[in-house]
Formats: sequence, structure tokens, C-alpha cells
Amino acid sequence: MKNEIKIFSPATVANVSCGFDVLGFCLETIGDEMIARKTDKKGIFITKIEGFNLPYESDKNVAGVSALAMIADAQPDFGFEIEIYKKIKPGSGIGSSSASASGSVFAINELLGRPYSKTQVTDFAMKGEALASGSEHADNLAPGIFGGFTLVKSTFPLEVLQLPTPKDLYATIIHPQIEIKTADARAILPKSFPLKDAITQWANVGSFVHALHTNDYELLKRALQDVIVEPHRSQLIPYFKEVKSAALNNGALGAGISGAGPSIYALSKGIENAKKVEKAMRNVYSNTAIAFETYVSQINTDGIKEI
Ligand SMILES: Nc1ncnc2c1ncn2[C@@H]1O[C@H](COP(=O)(O)OP(=O)(O)OP(=O)(O)O)[C@@H](O)[C@H]1O
Ligand SMILES: N[C@@H](CCO)C(=O)O
Repeated sequence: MKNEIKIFSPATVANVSCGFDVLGFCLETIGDEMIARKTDKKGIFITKIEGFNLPYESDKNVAGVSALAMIADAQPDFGFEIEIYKKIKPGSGIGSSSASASGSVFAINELLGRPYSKTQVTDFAMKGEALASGSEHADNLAPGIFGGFTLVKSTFPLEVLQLPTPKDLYATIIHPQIEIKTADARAILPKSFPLKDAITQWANVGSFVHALHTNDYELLKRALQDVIVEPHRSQLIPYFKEVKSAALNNGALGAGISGAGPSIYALSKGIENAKKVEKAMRNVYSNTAIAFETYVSQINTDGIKEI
């Protein structure tokens, strides 16, 4: 069995407009790198963090919290050092905390000889994700661990469905450099919603899943709307309406808030369309004082992998 592993833990887009807390997909062009290594001393030790200023204490860093949950169950007679090379800015809306929480347990599972299933790995990762967001949800974790598009059928007990990924679907992400904490973006949501909005939303989720199965881009386009969360959270993101309109007017199939924001995602058919959408989204922020970054990515069907 190996003593050390280096992995790529990709960024992910959760919610995908209609599927708050249940839908997600995995990106290819941005992600963190992590190294896990066995140590004689029992426990979890975060020994290096590069990229962003995050806690080294294993009970304060999401990577440590999920790893502690896994070793509490596995009871190995050794411990693990973890190095985190962070590329995904915390509070970005593209699953920064999720990449760390899932990356550590993916790596430790490999070093233990893979005793846990992908669902069990996701379950341990949820413990870390809960530290960042205040609630156990798996819509960023599942696409990172399973790859492609996923739907979290339930969290207690955890059940993840892997959905088909149309080959020529590309994501464009624009990340305005402001931080929105998931916990804050969850706190502003109302506790109840009108039944008519709930009906629209679950019809959209069902249609979206059907569209993925049938490669029906026209249906996918009509399903990518969010009448529940976006009206509330979009107020936290400067120029959200303008960026979304720019994407849709330039051929995107749909666009919306990525995870809890502030990143905004769009889905397009083909890389050329995705690049055209990127240009249009960039144009909106280029005329403002807001710094931003953009990414165009194919949907990553591998998920987290050893590198
Ligand atoms: N290893 C880690 N990586 C990223 N954030 C971490 C980590 N450990 C602790 N945190 C804390 O988690 C918070 C960031 O998580 P949050 O869920 O708010 O953002 P995000 O993961 O980028 O967003 P989203 O889930 O919407 O994609 C920050 O407060 C950060 O300090
Ligand atoms: N579904 C979560 C994703 C971010 O962690 C939310 O939107 O709050």
C-alpha cells in the first residue's frame, strides 16, 4: 500500500439554478492540489497550506474535520499529514471548502486501500463541509467525488445519483473578487415559499434531469431557471442581472448563481459558444471597478483524481 498520494480536487458548481442543495457538476480547469502522507503519529496534521490564509488546526480546517471523521471510523494505527495547495478562493461559490473537505478523505481512503465507497467518502466529507456552511449538504461534494453531474437524493441517509453528462456541454464561470460566505447566503433565505414557486421549481428539476438523459438542449434551456433562491441571493452579487442577461443574449443555454455565489455560471453547447459567453460576461465587469476572473471548462467526468 502507498504511503503518499497527490491529488487534484476540482472546483464544482452547486445548485445549477433549479436544484438548490441537490444538483451539481464538476469543473476541469480549476481545482486544488493536495498531498496526503502516512505518519507514525496518530491523528490528522495539516502541515502546509499555500494560496490562501486558512487554519492549520485540523478541527478548524474543513479538510481536517472530514479526515478526523474518517479516521475515527477507520481507526488506523497511524496518522496522516495533509498539504493543501489552494487555487480555489474561499467564499468563491465554486466549492472551495468542498474541494478541501472531499480531497482529504478521498486521499486517505486511497492510502487505506479504499475501504470506503464513494458515497461513504462523501458522507465523511459532509462533516467538513458543515463546518464552513453550518449545514450538511453534499451538492458540491458529490460532483467532486463522483464526477460529472450529480443529484443528491437525500443526505440522511446519503444517496447520490450520478447523472449523464452531455459531451458538448461547457461551463463558463465568472468570479467577481468579493467573498460571500455560504453560511451568510443561507441565512438570508426565507424559511417558507409559495406553493406555486415550489411547483415551478420541482418541474424544472425533473425537466433538467430528463434533458440530461435525452440530450435535449431546448428542454435544458427552459429548465435552467430558479424562482426560489436566485431572487433573494442575486441582491448580494453586483451586476448579477446584467451578467446573466449578457450570457443569455450571447447564446448561453442558461445562467445563474454558482453555489452560494458570488461566482456566476453559464452552460453553453460547444466551446466556441462558451468562449463567446465568457467575453460577454467579462464585458459587464470590465466597465466597473470590480476585479474578476473567468474560466471556461468542459464538464469533468473524472472528479477528484490522483496526479
Ligand atoms: N480548507 C478550506 N478551504 C476553504 N475554506 C475553508 C477551509 N477550511 C475552512 N474554511 C472556511 O470555509 C469558509 C469558505 O467556505 P464557503 O462554503 O463559505 O465558500 P465556498 O466553499 O467557496 O462556497 P460554495 O460552497 O458556495 O461553493 C471560509 O470561512 C473558510 O475560512
Ligand atoms: N447548496 C449550497 C451550495 C453552497 O455550499 C448553497 O447554495 O447554500
